[in-house]
Amino acid sequence: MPLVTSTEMFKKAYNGGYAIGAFNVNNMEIVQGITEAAQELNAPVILQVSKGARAYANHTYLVKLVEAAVIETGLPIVLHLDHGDSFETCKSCIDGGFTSVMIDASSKPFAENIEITKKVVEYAHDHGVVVEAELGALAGVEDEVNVSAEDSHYTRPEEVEEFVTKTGCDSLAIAIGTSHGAYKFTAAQCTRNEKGELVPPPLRFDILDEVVRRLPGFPIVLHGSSSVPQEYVKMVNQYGGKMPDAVGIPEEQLRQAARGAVCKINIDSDLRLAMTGTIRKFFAEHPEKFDPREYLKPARANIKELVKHKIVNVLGCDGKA
Ligand SMILES: O=C(CO)COP(=O)(O)O
Ligand SMILES: O=C[C@H](O)COP(=O)(O)O
Ligand SMILES: [Zn+2]
Ligand SMILES: [Zn+2]
Repeated sequence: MPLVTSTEMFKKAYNGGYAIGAFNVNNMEIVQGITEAAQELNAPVILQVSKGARAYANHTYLVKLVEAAVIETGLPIVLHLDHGDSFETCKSCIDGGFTSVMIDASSKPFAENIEITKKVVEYAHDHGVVVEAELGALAGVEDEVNVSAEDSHYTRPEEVEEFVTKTGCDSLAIAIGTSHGAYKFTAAQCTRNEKGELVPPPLRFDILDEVVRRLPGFPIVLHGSSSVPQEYVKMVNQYGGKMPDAVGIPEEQLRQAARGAVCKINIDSDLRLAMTGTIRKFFAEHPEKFDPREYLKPARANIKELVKHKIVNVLGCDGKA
């Protein structure tokens, strides 16, 4: 099976009450960890590449790694541009073998967001590629866009019909309280549970419900959906790292979103944490070792375990490939 678009995946996910995981890839071990997990659980998967990933690993290397995963796993895999910042970046990925692109003009005024998204959609659709767009800004660091907590705003449901109709986009990322990175909330925004762990404010399901009422059947995307597993935060901190008060989105809330209209859930930070925690531990326990294969192997294995956990417990897409 060649690379696919997300059209059929989203239709089945919407009707089946589950979501597809969209995992960021930057090197071979990450691609392998994710896709081996998906293969074992027969799950459809989206591999996404950011502008930063293309700058780090090179477009061709990433495309070829993902194509290798398609051959090795036989799974339906979407190759998606994450947070495309311009028509030119999107065009370069469309021309270069991606099956899906995101144009993120969410920081621009509404009319300008429509204009640039529409231009990307026209080019993409002419080339058999699908487009994710975004309305509302997430707090935290996005590619090239720094959205401060004060500036961040939830998606305004009253804008979504006009936006989708005028742009022709295939899916829509919305802001309902998720954000990028490992520090999604300040301690001041959270409460604490009996174990003393930070508990973030709940996602705004009321906004999601209103979006769905206005766009019945339309696939919704959640960015910034890492849960920041405390197991790995502790591992990082125990072995020389410093990540105080890192906190993410509780998995039950993501599962709830996946049961409804949310068809794509973006996860990157959790993979980074699993990889970094594992390698830090390895280095601390084996200071004499210096063969990269020896520390990348357990890192890859833990990415695989993490992705399997997400597929079963958060996304619910096991057996759906
Ligand atoms: O949204 C993301 C990529 O687009 C990743 O979000 P996290 O930082 O929560 O993993
Ligand atoms: O949304 C951001 C993703 O986590 C990608 O991050 P990056 O731009 O550092 O590759
Ligand atoms: Zn954005
Ligand atoms: Zn994102």
